[in-house]
Amino acid sequence: MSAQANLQQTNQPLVLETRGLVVGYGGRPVLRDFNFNLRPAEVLCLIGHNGAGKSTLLKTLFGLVPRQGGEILLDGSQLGTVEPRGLTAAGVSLVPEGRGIFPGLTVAETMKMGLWSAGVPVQERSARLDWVMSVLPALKQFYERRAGNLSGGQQQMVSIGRALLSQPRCLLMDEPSIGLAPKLFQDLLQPIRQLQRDTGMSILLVEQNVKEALKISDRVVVMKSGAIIREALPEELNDNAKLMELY
Ligand SMILES: Nc1ncnc2c1ncn2[C@@H]1O[C@H](COP(=O)(O)OP(=O)(O)OP(=O)(O)O)[C@@H](O)[C@H]1O
Repeated sequence: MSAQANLQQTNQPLVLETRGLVVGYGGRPVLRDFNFNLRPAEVLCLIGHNGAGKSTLLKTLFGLVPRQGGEILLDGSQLGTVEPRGLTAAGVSLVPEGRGIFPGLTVAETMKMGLWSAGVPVQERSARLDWVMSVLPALKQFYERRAGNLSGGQQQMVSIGRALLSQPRCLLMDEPSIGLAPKLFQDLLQPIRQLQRDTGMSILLVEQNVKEALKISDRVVVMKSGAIIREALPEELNDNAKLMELY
């Protein structure tokens, strides 16, 4: 398939879509008339300047920031109320900015809480944990340690593992590379890329570390000042000069 064909819409329903989305803080809009989509079984990388609105989009899609206007569609159907619990139940999960872990809890306690908050039925919890461990086996090495005593990479693994507890078909990730060396980031994300390929999960990856993120992406969307300024295939942006034009 040609690069161009890859960027064209298929007939499959979009996993997530925004139409005319308006989001802001204190009356100041950050996203205005924002139209965006995430397709089935793709890793979409969202890049752009600081303050472009990438995290705001992710948080809005997961119901952590309210929208002021426009529509959010999941599998082609408009969402009325957008809130984390409903989205988790519908198969969407978030790896939040800054990892969002509680330093005083052990990994085991974090996972126990995650199973509860993801609404996993009691009789399925043990198998679900086993499944997460099969995706991220290294978790076992520090399972009884307090999250606050773990390295950045280990903490990020806990955050990703927790997001997987609901067995999402759509994973939203907010800057998972922060504080990690490139190799560590790849070591962490490669199992997730493998899972994505095996299951057809969709991933929306917000990243500042463009070079590393492009390695595991299928499509790239570039944002500037609350708007999309470019859509491309990763290989089209591999050239540093091309990337610099966008920044
Ligand atoms: N809670 C908030 N209250 C007020 N303004 C906010 C809030 N969160 C973000 N903003 C503002 O909204 C704009 C978009 O921020 P956002 O964090 O979405 O950008 P970003 O592209 O994710 O940037 P970064 O890569 O730095 O996280 C910025 O001007 C930011 O200052």
